[in-house]
Amino acid sequence: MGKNNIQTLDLFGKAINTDQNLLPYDGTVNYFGKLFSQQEADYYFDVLMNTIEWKNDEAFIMGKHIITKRKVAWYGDEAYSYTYSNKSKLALPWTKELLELKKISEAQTGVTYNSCLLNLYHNGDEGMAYHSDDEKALAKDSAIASLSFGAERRFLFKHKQSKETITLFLEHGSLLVMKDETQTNWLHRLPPTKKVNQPRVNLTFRTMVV
Ligand SMILES: O=C(O)CCC(=O)C(=O)O
Ligand SMILES: [Fe+2]
Repeated sequence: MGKNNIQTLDLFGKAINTDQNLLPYDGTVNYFGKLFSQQEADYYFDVLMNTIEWKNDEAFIMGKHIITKRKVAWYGDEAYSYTYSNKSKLALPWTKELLELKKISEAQTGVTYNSCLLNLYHNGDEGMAYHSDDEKALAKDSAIASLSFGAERRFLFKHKQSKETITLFLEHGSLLVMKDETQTNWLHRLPPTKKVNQPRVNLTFRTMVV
């Protein structure tokens, strides 16, 4: 454990080694565990549910206009345009709480971010298919800090060549960081699950090239 790391404890009070790489090769993923008390995490979950301008995600896939059940939002330092699934969105200005969460993520990871993509999964029916966050607009191999609030969900990585998979659970109020060549070599997904009936909010702080 690096001496600048803030020590986090898991559910059983066991120290989490935030330097431990969860990927066996070709990238780096660190799980910081819960950064917040139950009360703080509940507070942020409620604030995000109520203050973020959630919109159903739209996509054009194989000529079809698709509207997802999952909701999304896009915030940033400036009105960056972010294009995915052939649809451009302009970043909204930071809210007070998003700025707080950005600062906390920056302090934990030692990296600064200029934008945040948010996802709202209403229940376990909603998830996200395998993808990498390797769009041209993102700084190559830059760190992505992922904060989760609400229902605990399973998260998977799959190596693009070897197909090896790594699985973990993203807890209420937890931080995960994906960095180095992770997006080049690994896909990730949030699988749907019958076991979860509660909503979850995820924030991914990112660095856009400007
Ligand atoms: O919900 C999550 O934990 C992951 C979201 C994700 O992969 C993304 O927004 O690119
Ligand atoms: Fe992603």
